[in-house]
Amino acid sequence: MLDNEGAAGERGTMTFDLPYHSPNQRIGLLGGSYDPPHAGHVHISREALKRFGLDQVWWLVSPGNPLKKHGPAPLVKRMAACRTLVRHPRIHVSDFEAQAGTRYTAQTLAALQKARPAAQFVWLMGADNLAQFDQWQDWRQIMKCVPIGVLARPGQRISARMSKAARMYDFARLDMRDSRVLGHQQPPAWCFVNVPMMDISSTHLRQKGAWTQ
Ligand SMILES: Nc1ncnc2c1ncn2[C@@H]1O[C@H](COP(=O)(O)OP(=O)(O)OP(=O)(O)O)[C@@H](O)[C@H]1O
Ligand SMILES: O=C(O)c1ccc[n+]([C@@H]2O[C@H](COP(=O)([O-])O)[C@@H](O)[C@H]2O)c1
Repeated sequence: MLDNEGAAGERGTMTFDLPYHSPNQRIGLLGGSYDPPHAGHVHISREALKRFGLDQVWWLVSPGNPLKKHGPAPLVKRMAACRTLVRHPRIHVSDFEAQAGTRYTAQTLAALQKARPAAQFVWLMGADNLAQFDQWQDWRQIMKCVPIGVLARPGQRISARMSKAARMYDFARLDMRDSRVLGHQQPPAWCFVNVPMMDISSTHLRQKGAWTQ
């Protein structure tokens, strides 16, 4: 769907092809390589909509994770696979990072907030990403910029909870009983939710040969 803020050009900013949203909607951003996308991505997106009280979830399909040595399959292939897999009226797929020329999440969020000042973004991630979040570029800036929703992932609960980011920002952790108001919190704010877990990963699918580059 095309950009719904025709005035973007008039503000002197770039116009992007982004999903439609109404002002003040709470939008969860699930950044990922999606190499390939799988049922776990759909599952945590549905859980995030419910548990964090979100209006939409956007899958931000990354041109390439800056921390991963090997590049993923071509973006067009991953975008097409995401669109085929996810059939949900409130979950949308976007190649915003390729459009904006950003690869690091801190830059992506700054560009998105500039492009969509009326939206309330929440960054989403599986517990494995919280465990290594302190290795991300400008991760404290990300913490200051948007609330963060973390979803349980098999084998990752303890490493996430003991991670440097979790310990340093313990003061900003929202109790999981209050998860539905996460998107209304002033950052820094983050919340870990114990959702039913799905033991599936892109790595496993690639190893099984279910996805070729
Ligand atoms: N089964 C799952 N349970 C919880 N979170 C998940 C699951 N699968 C993916 N995620 C989360 O979704 C986001 C995007 O994941 P990504 O596209 O890297 O898939 P992946 O299965 O983790 O891939 P890979 O195995 O190649 O690392 C990340 O925040 C990741 O933590
Ligand atoms: O900004 C960073 O330094 C950074 C480092 C590692 C991962 N990320 C982002 O985290 C998201 C999940 O990555 P991945 O490869 O685990 O799917 C994806 O949007 C990446 O761009 C971002």
